Amino acid sequence: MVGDLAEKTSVRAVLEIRKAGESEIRVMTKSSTVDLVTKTDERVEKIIIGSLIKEFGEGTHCFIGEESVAKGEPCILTDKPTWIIDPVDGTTNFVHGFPFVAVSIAFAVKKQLEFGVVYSCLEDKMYKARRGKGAFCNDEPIQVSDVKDINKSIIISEHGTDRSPEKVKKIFSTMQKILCIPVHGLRGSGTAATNMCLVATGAVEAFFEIGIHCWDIAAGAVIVQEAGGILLDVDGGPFDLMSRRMVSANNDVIAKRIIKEIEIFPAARDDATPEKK
Ligand SMILES: O=P(O)(O)O[C@H]1[C@H](O)[C@@H](O)[C@H](O)[C@H](O)[C@@H]1O
Ligand SMILES: [Mg+2]
Repeated sequence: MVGDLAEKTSVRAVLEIRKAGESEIRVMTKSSTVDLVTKTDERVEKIIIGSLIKEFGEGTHCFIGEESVAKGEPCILTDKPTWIIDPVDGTTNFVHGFPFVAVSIAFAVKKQLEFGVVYSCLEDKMYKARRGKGAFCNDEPIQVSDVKDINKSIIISEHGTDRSPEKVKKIFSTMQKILCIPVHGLRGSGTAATNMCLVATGAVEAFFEIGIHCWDIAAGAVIVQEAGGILLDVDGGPFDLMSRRMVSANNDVIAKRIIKEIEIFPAARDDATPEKK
């Protein structure tokens, strides 16, 4: 029921994004001049939350949505049934017409992710997974790759929207070290949700990033795990959805090899009190 609804809602969101992409896009900024947002991000989030509230009634479920949080709503994951939403993951891509843009909707109960749907709008691929029930792309089962040799892997990372020189230096130093292991290649689609689905389908072996938010990765987290992959913190500890750091990989051999090279830099937790952000 929850899954069907998430799927139905994601289809509505995708139609809206595709339609908006045909006319002129007015671009605004959030935390920095490269952290872009559009009216479509805001409208699509309202559509998603509105249709879920219509179904479940006001006050029964909680919502963590990228654009609501940007406008000051709390970003705290409690035990209550909670929807975690990125209406347009890959806003920069959307603005530029770079063809990877996804809607990401996840559902958690008691802080446990139960269901995730990532709809890659322009590729027309709907990825979905329910805890314990496998992962699918357009209803076909998907599975991570079985590569264990890092020298035969493709790794994805992103550089995010925080361009302070010391962070960018660490990001590129990490990428340089991984590239020179050597791996077959380094990639990045510009959307964390899509990157995680690429891990889930076996197109790449891993995706890691520091600075992502819970709404970028919540749905992808269910999809990667249900496709047989793993999630870890960038220091090798357990994955923490609110920590803004994550390694998703096909297996722990690949994950741990990458973790050896990651230069960690601080990123304020999603659920940090405002004065700590
Ligand atoms: O802000 P949106 O929803 O487009 O998402 C983000 C991406 O998902 C990141 O991987 C990516 O690194 C960027 O931070 C990007 O902002
Ligand atoms: Mg996002």
